[in-house]
Amino acid sequence: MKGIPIWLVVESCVPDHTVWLIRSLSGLRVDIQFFRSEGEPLRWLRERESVALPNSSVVSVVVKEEEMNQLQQSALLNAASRFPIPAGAKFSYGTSGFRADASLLESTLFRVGILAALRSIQTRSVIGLMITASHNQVSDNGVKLADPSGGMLTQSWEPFADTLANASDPHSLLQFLELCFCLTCSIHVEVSVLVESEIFFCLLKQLLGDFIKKENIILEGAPAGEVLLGRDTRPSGETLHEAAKQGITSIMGTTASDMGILTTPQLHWMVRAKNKGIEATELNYYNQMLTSFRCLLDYIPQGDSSKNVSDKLIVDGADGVGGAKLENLKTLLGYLTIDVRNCGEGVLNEGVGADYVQKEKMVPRNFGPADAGMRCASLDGDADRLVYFYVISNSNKIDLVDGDKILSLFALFLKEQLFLLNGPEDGKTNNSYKASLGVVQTAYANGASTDYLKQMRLEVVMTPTGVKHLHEKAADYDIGIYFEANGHGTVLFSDAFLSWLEIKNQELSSTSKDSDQHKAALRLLAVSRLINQAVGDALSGLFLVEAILKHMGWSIHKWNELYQDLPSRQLKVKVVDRTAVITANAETKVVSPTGIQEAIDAETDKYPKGRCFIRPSGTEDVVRVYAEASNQESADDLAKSVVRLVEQYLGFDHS
Ligand SMILES: CC(=O)N[C@H]1[C@@H](OP(=O)(O)O)O[C@H](CO)[C@@H](O)[C@@H]1O
Ligand SMILES: [Mg+2]
Repeated sequence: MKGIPIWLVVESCVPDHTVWLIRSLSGLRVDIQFFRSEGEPLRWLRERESVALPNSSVVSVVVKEEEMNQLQQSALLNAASRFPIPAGAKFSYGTSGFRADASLLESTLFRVGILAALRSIQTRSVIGLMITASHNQVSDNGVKLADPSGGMLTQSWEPFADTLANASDPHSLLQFLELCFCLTCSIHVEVSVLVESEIFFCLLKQLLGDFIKKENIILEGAPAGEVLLGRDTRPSGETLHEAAKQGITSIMGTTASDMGILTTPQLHWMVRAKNKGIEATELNYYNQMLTSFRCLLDYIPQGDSSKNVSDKLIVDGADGVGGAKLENLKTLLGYLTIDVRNCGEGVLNEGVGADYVQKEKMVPRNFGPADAGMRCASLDGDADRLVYFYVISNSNKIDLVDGDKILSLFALFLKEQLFLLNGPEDGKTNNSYKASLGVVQTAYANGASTDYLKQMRLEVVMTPTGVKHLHEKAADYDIGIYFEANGHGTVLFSDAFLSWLEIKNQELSSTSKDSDQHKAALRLLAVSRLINQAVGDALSGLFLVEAILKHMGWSIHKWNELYQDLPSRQLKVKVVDRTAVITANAETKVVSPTGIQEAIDAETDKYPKGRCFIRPSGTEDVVRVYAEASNQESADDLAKSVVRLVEQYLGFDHS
């Protein structure tokens, strides 16, 4: 497909790969024609009679650069030459960092190490680098960065990650670094759109402007950077860790601190803690989690109902890092007895783990009919996803209690605590704080869950897939709860609300100790410490679920009955170019290719309670199809017919 024409006029000193960079940065389907000029670009264009100004935009890029410090330059070149990029490889920082077959990733890890070091120097904070491919097969691996807040790398740096990972050789890598980062404080880039034929180009101008905004990374005299490195249990982790370390230390003055084998959320937690000046060891993480878990148990309402909750939980550790960590904790949990299975003795993610359980709705390996009815949970390979389930009697099938139900459970509990804290006159009494409570979902949330949450009078917002989007939205609330249906999510508390809550708690402990109001304040504070504020975390999520079920006196069956999921089907299609699918409205509508959305709508209208959408995956080379309808057969039929539409409009990739 041809894109929108842009004429790019660059001064002769601008490196060639800038054009490619701009193309990838804009994320727009632009068709760039590239001219080199000496001097003023617009005049240069006009002076060439053969070149009539087109019905398109002319963009001028002028780059003035000074050489990078010689010592730094040769350190980078030397190190980079040890990590050549595999021939023909193309990397993209997707929904969740880079992922690929582990054998292809050494150069990527080296380069992401450089990026992490620069980010650390620029933000004057500790950055995290996690080596994992989450729920992917064991032969894959990947890498993602944690920003100073402990959250995902800021989206404005993702294009730098892409360009760095794809630079063809050490010299273009160096050129790119000199272009994008002011490593010796002297790069200056000017971008202007000379002919603005349409509003569209204002957007482009803004995008380019964002790109050239100087990152001001001054190496000389700068405070040292620090990158915390973590990895999951994949066998390729060690070699990739070494490559990342080499990348980090090739930026002078930056240290790589090895935190060892961790869950992804543990590393994010450590980054956040360290940047807040809090001790950030693995032991600190466990202490904080267990202390707040016990605090929640201490404030469970008196009565018989909590006795209805079985003290036994069976956990599928996906043969990954989470099971092993939980195994170490399980003797410290008081009433709760955890039987951890799939702790690493089998193949990672093969027939096990949260992704398998959620997508296949089958028992994971080492579970079976003997477990029927028991409360079970499943973690994914790097323990940032959590789903619950129970085995259906006499079968290998399960009833799934997914991220949407975890979200609903958390939302009900937190709403109840806010109510107790403020009373029915929420926000109107003196000295109360009108805390905003919001829930964030994606289009993959089961329609029944969204209806239920709205019935509960909760504010529900939708974002595109990927926790970076959900997290950002949840941070708009005093208490923001986000979950993807696949079990990735957490609860965020605003600093303003927490400060108020601390004071309120002190006040209540002297005026009305152990009142309902006081207990509600204590529970909210405990939840804010238990649940990972940096990123979705299966371990802390599991402890919060367990504490809330005990508080409510609910079995897993009772919890599952909050609402009944609409039958759904998820399929994937390999197409020629998945990037040709452009979506809008939190990925619920396709705007390109034209016509396909109308065709999907016409198909969906044939089914009662039908809902269907497609989107390009950010972690796999496929287009995903999601369909929902009033019964399973209809959901399956709708999904299959939309798969055919995708093939028709986008071309099936037979490779
Ligand atoms: C439908 C689905 O489960 N998509 C997952 C998957 O992203 P895709 O962009 O759909 O490949 O992996 C992401 C990272 O783990 C996760 O955030 C997201 O929810
Ligand atoms: Mg994961």
